[in-house]
Amino acid sequence: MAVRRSKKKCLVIGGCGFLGRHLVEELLERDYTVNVFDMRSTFEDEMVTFFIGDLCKTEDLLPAMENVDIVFHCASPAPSSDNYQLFYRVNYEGTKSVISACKEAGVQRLVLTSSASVVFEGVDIQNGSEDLPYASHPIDYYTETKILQEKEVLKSNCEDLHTIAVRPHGIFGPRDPQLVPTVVDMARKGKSKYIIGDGRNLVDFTYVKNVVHGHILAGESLDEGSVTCGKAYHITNDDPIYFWDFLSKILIGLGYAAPRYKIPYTLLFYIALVVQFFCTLLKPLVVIKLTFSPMRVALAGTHHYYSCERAKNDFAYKPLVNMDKAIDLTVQSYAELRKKD
Ligand SMILES: NC(=O)c1ccc[n+]([C@@H]2O[C@H](COP(=O)([O-])OP(=O)(O)OC[C@H]3O[C@@H](n4cnc5c(N)ncnc54)[C@H](O)[C@@H]3O)[C@@H](O)[C@H]2O)c1
Ligand SMILES: CC(C)=CCC[C@@H](C)[C@H]1CC[C@H]2C3=C(CC[C@]12C)[C@@]1(C)CC[C@H](O)[C@@H](C(=O)O)[C@@H]1CC3
Repeated sequence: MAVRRSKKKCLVIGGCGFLGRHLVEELLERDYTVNVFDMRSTFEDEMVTFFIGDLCKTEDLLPAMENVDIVFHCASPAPSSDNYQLFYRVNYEGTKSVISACKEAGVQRLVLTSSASVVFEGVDIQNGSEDLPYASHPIDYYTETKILQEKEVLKSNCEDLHTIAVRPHGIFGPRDPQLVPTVVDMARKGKSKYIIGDGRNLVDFTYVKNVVHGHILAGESLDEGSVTCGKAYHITNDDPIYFWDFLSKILIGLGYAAPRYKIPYTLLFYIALVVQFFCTLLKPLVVIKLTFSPMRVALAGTHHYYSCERAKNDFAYKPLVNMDKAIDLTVQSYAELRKKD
């Protein structure tokens, strides 16, 4: 693939995370100068300038934004947390700090990593476009604050600061701390025998390199007067897959058995709601981590896949790695999670 060469300077907020680090690696490949801002340090690279701090503090952010052309904001607390204050502070208030720091530092382009989940409220979405309304009853705190965050970024688009939101869904690939490790953990505990629903619900899982490619194209598109300014874009593999086929391919690839026994979706969803309610009541006394939260049950049992036509039309996005290759590369990268005989 022909890669556009550039000497632009970027800042990746959350650059020590799963997506952020892949983005950093690809930006370096494409000859960008890269700064990373994060609250933790997970790798070293002499080509990168690191800034450690809290994105909620404009004063922490400003040094990292000096002479920066594009800011990529892909930091967030882990979605599995149920700490509303943390989500609100980092995803909403922190994003407002990022916007004001961009304005103060004279940064002209801001790319937010949002999520396709901002329109998902637990009911089927098939080939959903970006025109779907935001979820009126977001399914968890993570989604609720991702909505607030995206709205803030899109409405801050102006002559001096061009903004865009990229909405991936179900990102997977090497070094993902969430999807593959959770699935393997469930398999090791004997909890991956079950299929929620009829097993034929289509979803988007998106390979991390495709998500990265979408981010870079989105950032490059933000010229003065571009149609992309102030808009949200789905970035997918453009190849929805049955949720349970995807999980089975990952599990079989790593030597575990595929899920087999079907449980009715509605039954499990309501059980998960009731269990969550009791866990909330018991929270002052004991903290229980749910395997089947209502969000996970909904994600595992409904159709939810999205159209990326807008990204294809407006900035010539197309996925670089197809689903079979992406699953293969992912499975190969998790040698340590392979089942031992
Ligand atoms: N993983 C997915 O499936 C997925 C799907 C859609 C959207 N997203 C979005 O993509 C982005 C990246 O997700 P990820 O999976 O790479 O998560 P991650 O947890 O691997 O990375 C997030 C990074 O943000 C940093 N961070 C958190 N709070 C911070 C703060 N206050 N100040 C500075 N840094 C802070 C963390 O230290 C971490 O390195 C997030 O915005 C997430 O909402 C993820
Ligand atoms: C019920 C069951 C068998 C669950 C195991 C798989 C889950 C660990 C996994 C499947 C879909 C994943 C997912 C996310 C987390 C991990 C899963 C629930 C996200 C909620 C992570 C945060 C992202 O922003 C969400 C997104 O919008 O893409 C993810 C949605 C898919």
